[in-house]
Amino acid sequence: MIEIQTASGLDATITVPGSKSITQRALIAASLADGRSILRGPLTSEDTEYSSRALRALGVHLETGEDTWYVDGTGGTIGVPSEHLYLGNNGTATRFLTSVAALGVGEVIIDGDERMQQRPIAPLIEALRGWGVDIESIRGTGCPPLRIRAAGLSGGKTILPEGKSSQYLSSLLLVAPLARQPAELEVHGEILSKPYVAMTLEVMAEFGVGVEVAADFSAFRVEPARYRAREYRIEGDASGASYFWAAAAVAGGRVTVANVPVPSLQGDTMFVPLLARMGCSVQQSDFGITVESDGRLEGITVDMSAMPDVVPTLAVVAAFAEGETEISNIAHLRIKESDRLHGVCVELGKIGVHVDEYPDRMVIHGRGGKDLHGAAIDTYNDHRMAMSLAVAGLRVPGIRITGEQCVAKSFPDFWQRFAELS
Ligand SMILES: O=C(O)C1=C[C@@H](OP(=O)(O)O)[C@@H](O)[C@H](O)C1
Ligand SMILES: C=C(OP(=O)(O)O)C(=O)O
Repeated sequence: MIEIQTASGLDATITVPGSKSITQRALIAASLADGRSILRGPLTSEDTEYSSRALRALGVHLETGEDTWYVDGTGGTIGVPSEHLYLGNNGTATRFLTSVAALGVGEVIIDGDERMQQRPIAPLIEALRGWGVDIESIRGTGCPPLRIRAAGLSGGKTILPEGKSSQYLSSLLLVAPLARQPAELEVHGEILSKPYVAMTLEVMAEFGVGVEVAADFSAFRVEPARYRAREYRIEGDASGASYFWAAAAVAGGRVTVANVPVPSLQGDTMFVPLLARMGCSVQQSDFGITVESDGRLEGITVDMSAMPDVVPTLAVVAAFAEGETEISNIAHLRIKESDRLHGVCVELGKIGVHVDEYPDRMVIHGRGGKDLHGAAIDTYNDHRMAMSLAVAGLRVPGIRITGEQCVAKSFPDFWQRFAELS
C-alpha cells in the first residue's frame, strides 16, 4: 500500500516510458519482416515482456536492451512453441499473437491469467476461421485458453462479427499481408477504440505494408506483401502521460510531458483537449505538451469510445470539477484488466464523490473537490485504476493505493516519477 502525498502549484517536466501499443505493434511488424529492425525507446514492462517472450517462443530472435531492441525478422516463417504461450492479462498481445501463431504450422495453445480467461476473443476466432484457421476456445467460453492447429492463412474474404475490442481488427490486419491470397475483411458493428486501428495501419505503413481501407473502417483489403525491417523510434506513452497532465489539472500548476509528440499516432493524446474544455490551458511545443491549471475546473459531456484507457483519468479530474461530467459510449471498459466502469464508480465513491453508473456510461457529480476524504483504494490488479486514483491523492489527504505494484503492467517506475511531482 502506498499513501499519496498531497501537492499543489506543480512545476514539473517529465518523460514517460514508450507507448505500450506502439511497442507491441512494432515488435510484431519487425518480427514478421525480412531482416533486422532496431526499435528505439520501446516500453519495458510486464506486458511487453510477455509479448517478447511469446515472440521468442515463436522463433523470433530478439535482443532487448534498455533503450534499444534488435529484432531479427522471420520473413513470416513462424515456429511452433514447445510450451503454451502464456500472456498474463495482456489483452493486446493475446489478441495479436493469436493471429501471429496461426501463421505457423502445428498446434499452439494460448493462455492467460484468470482475468484474461474472462476477456472475450470470440469475434477474432470467427474471423480467423474465415481465413481457414482451425481455432477454438478450449472451454467453449469464447475466451482464452485457445487451441490453434496452425497451417497459415488462406486469405480471401472473412467477416469480423461485432465485438467490443478493436484489438480483433488490429490483429487481423497485422497478419493479413502474410496470407496466401489477397485478404479481405468486412467489419460488422460499431468499432470502439477506433484510433488504435488507425495506429495499426500507420505502423504497418511504416514497416512497408499498405492497406486498402473504406473511409468508415467497415472494409479492408490487403495484398500479399512483406514487412520491411527498419530502424524505428517509439513515442512516449500517451495513456501513461495522462496521469501527469491530470495531476496539473487537479493539484494546480503546470506539468510538461516531454516525449509525447504532436502529431502523435496515439488517440489518447486527445485527452489533452478534454482538459482544455474543462478549463486548463494547454501548450504544445518542441518541448512537449504542457497542461497548466489554477485548479478551477468545469464538468463536460464527452463520448470516450475512442479513448477508453484515459476514462479513469478523466473521471478523477471530473471529481474536482464544478458540475456534472458525463462520459458515454464506454461499455468496453467492462472487459479491460478489470471492470473499470464499475471500479471507477466504486472507488471514487469511497473518497466521497457521487458517481452514477450505467451500462455504458457514467456521470460524475463534481463539487469542485469539496468534502472529499481519504480512503484505502482497491485497484483490482488494474494499473490504470492505481495510477488514476493516485492523482486524487495529490489534493485529498489520506488516499492510500493498495496493490500498487500492478503498475508494472505498463509503467514500472510510475511511483518514482509520480513522486517527482511534489
Ligand atoms: O490496440 C491496442 O493497443 C489497444 C486497444 C484498446 O483496447 P480495445 O480495442 O479492446 O478497446 C486499449 O484499451 C488497449 O489498452 C490497447
Ligand atoms: C486495456 C489495456 O490493455 P490490454 O487490453 O492490452 O490488456 C490497458 O492497458 O489499459
